[in-house]
Formats: sequence, structure tokens, C-alpha cells
Amino acid sequence: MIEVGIVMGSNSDWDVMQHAARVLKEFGVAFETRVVSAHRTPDLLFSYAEQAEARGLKAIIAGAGGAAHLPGMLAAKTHVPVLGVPVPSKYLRGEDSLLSIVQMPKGIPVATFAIGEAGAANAALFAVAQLATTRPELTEALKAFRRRQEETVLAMTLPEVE
Ligand SMILES: Nc1c(C(=O)O)ncn1[C@@H]1O[C@H](COP(=O)(O)O)[C@@H](O)[C@H]1O
Repeated sequence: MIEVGIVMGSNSDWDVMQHAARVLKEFGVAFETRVVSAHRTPDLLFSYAEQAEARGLKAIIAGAGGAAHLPGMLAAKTHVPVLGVPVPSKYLRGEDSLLSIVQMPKGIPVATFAIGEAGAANAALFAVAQLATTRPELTEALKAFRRRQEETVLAMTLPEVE
């Protein structure tokens, strides 16, 4: 059963959003990927959000760039937690995406992550952590992930100054 939906406003967001998919794949979490746009496919957005809970989704990772209304509008139409990823935009480098996702009005929350690839990967790690509250094997996998990360950093070397 699919547990996490990864949606994005355009297939041009894939370079960034693939990093969420890669993390979920690494942790063995079942996910789907979809292009859904609040602006260009509003009817699809409504039906996706309205069906999310009944379809068993536990989290929706939503990435969009520019006037990034997708995460907020999904959150408006479902109680499934929405994790927003600001995708870098052509003219404002994603600061527009970040502000339009993070500044939600009181009452309709979107958990907002960093702009770009790191935000996409962290949104997926956060979704894994959410699922781990009822799945001990995911907690163990998260601990192992942190240990590997720590070992990588501890093994880092710096060049000598000439
Ligand atoms: N921000 C949104 C929404 C939305 O919020 O519903 N739909 C598409 N877009 C964004 O428009 C940008 C340019 O899209 P195109 O590359 O298709 O022109 C993408 O970053 C997409 O997320």
C-alpha cells in the first residue's frame, strides 16, 4: 500500500523532487510520484487531496516553484500532513517558492523545508520519521542512516596549507 505521495507542480521540478523519491526508496517506503498543479490542474488537485486519506496516504510531499500554491492548497483540502518543498525558481532562486509555502495562514499548516535538493531529501526523512512512530524497523533504519552519515563526516580530511 502506498504510504507517501510525492507531488510537484511540473515535471521540471523532478531534478529536485527526485531526491525525496530516492530517500523513500532507500528506506523501503512505498510511494507514488505525480504532477499536480493548483494553477494548471485545479480539479486534479482537489480530487488528489480529497482522496488522499481514504487511499491510505500518511504524508504528502509537495514541491513547487515560484508562486508555489500547491502545498497550501493540498493542505486546505486534506488532513493528511503536507510537507512543502520550495523548488528553486528561474528569476528569484526559490525565495519566492519558500515564502509562498511557509507563510500559511493560522489553521492550515504546511511543514516547510529548505529550498531545493536538501529540502526534498529532508522532507522524505521527516516522512520516514513520522512513519517510524508506529514502525520500529524504520526507527532502526533511521539510526543506521545517521551512523553512516556520522562515519562519512568523521572520515573527512582537509588539504594541507602550502
Ligand atoms: N508553483 C506551481 C504550481 C502550483 O503551485 O500549483 N503549479 C506549477 N507550479 C510551478 O511552476 C514552475 C514552472 O513550471 P514549468 O517548468 O512547467 O513552466 C514549476 O516550478 C512548478 O512547480
